[in-house]
Amino acid sequence: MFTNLEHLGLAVNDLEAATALYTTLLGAAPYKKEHVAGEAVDTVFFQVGGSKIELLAGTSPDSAITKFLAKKPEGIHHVAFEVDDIRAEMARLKGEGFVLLNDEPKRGADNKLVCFVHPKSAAGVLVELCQTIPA
Ligand SMILES: CC[C@@H](C(=O)O)C(=O)SCCNC(=O)CCNC(=O)[C@H](O)C(C)(C)COP(=O)(O)OP(=O)(O)OC[C@H]1O[C@@H](n2cnc3c(N)ncnc32)[C@H](O)[C@@H]1OP(=O)(O)O
Ligand SMILES: [Co+2]
Repeated sequence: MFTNLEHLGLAVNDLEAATALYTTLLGAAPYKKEHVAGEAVDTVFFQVGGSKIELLAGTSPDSAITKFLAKKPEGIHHVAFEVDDIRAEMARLKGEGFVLLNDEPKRGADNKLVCFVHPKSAAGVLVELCQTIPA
């Protein structure tokens, strides 16, 4: 089951500048900065009510964020939903014909297992599923 709009992922060129901008815009400091080696990204998270803003900067030419920003301007990169059972949702979406970008959940930022749905099968939006890793 989809339970929450977990975060909006924003691709940025300059993480420090974007962090300062969003600190001013939201009137609150970020609660976390995290490097995710598996995705070759640096992230900064802001809490906004029950959802989050995730700023993302690529850390290598192979990063999905670096490739995205080579073609498009800064802005919304993906929409992430919290799910209660990521494997069950992956199986359900696959059965419905959505194209999943990973066969197994992988380690994301902020203590999550994640899976991506190809934007070509989701009306032009890159969708991320997230499930909190139990303590
Ligand atoms: C920090 C970890 C995690 C978290 O915990 O929150 C993250 O958020 S990591 C975020 C970064 N990681 C990812 O995005 C992984 C999943 N993404 C991918 O696998 C790829 O980026 C992609 C979506 C498969 C695209 O890669 P590729 O096919 O190599 O790129 P192209 O430039 O050739 O694009 C093909 C096609 O798709 C369109 N596209 C690409 N990215 C997006 C996007 N973010 N939103 C919407 N559309 C997108 C692109 O425009 C191309 O379209 P056409 O030009 O019409 O063919
Ligand atoms: Co994300």
